[in-house]
Amino acid sequence: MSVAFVAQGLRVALAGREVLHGVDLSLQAGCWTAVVGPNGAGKTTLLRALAHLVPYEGRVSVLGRDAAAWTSRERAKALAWLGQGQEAGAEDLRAWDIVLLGRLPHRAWLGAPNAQDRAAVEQAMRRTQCWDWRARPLGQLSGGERQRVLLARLLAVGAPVLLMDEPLANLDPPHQADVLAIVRAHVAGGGTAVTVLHELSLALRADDLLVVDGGRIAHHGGCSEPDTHEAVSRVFGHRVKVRAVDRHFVALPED
Ligand SMILES: Nc1ncnc2c1ncn2[C@@H]1O[C@H](COP(=O)(O)OP(=O)(O)OP(=O)(O)O)[C@@H](O)[C@H]1O
Repeated sequence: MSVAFVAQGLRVALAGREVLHGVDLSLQAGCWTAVVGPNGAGKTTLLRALAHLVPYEGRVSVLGRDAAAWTSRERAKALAWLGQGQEAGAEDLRAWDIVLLGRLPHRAWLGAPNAQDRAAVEQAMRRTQCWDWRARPLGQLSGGERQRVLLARLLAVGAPVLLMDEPLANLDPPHQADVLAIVRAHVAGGGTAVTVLHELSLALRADDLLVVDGGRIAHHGGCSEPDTHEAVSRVFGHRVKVRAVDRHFVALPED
């Protein structure tokens, strides 16, 4: 199996303080990796470094090529990004226009969207069930409705790699399940997904878990592995226990 990301000695400092301390990792392509860990562990920073959105020291390679060798357009076509921000400043843009931004890496400078762009936007909006409010401004949508528009923007890119920071934020349980199914289908089709997830029971639906603690990788292993469950429990101070329930694993807080 090929490798989507390799990081060697990855260090990131924010506001003069090092928050990732020499991370080494290798994430398989065609695999869904969920990133979990305590608040402030460095999950978002790690995802941003993999997406080349934050300066770092060390080496990162993406799909077999040094990240520094990619042009920004190449990177934007290959890595679709969903951040935690709710797109402040885009309040007046229609949902449709927001999703069309996902097509920017494919379009000529100032070129009008072509039929392929429009079809990709419609397909993505139908998949996250936000097509019906395509004409509404982002600023008039609820938190969950906004999130579905931003997820559609991510899908409209048509990228082989999805990098998603809290993709389930603000979504009700049925829409959370829909997004997990979209991620699963992406991976089944040969794509790669890396998702930061706070909801551990949903993170355990991924293939692999990357457990981050204190700016380091505490563990990287399969979601059904006992070692992985133990690592999850350990980084949360043994205040979380992973149990098998029906065909899934669930992680519940302990008193
Ligand atoms: N813009 C910033 N400037 C300075 N320090 C920052 C900045 N953003 C994050 N940090 C710090 O970097 C560390 C890692 O933050 P990060 O957001 O990556 O953690 P996280 O694991 O995603 O946390 P959470 O679970 O709370 O979302 C934290 O100590 C945080 O306080």
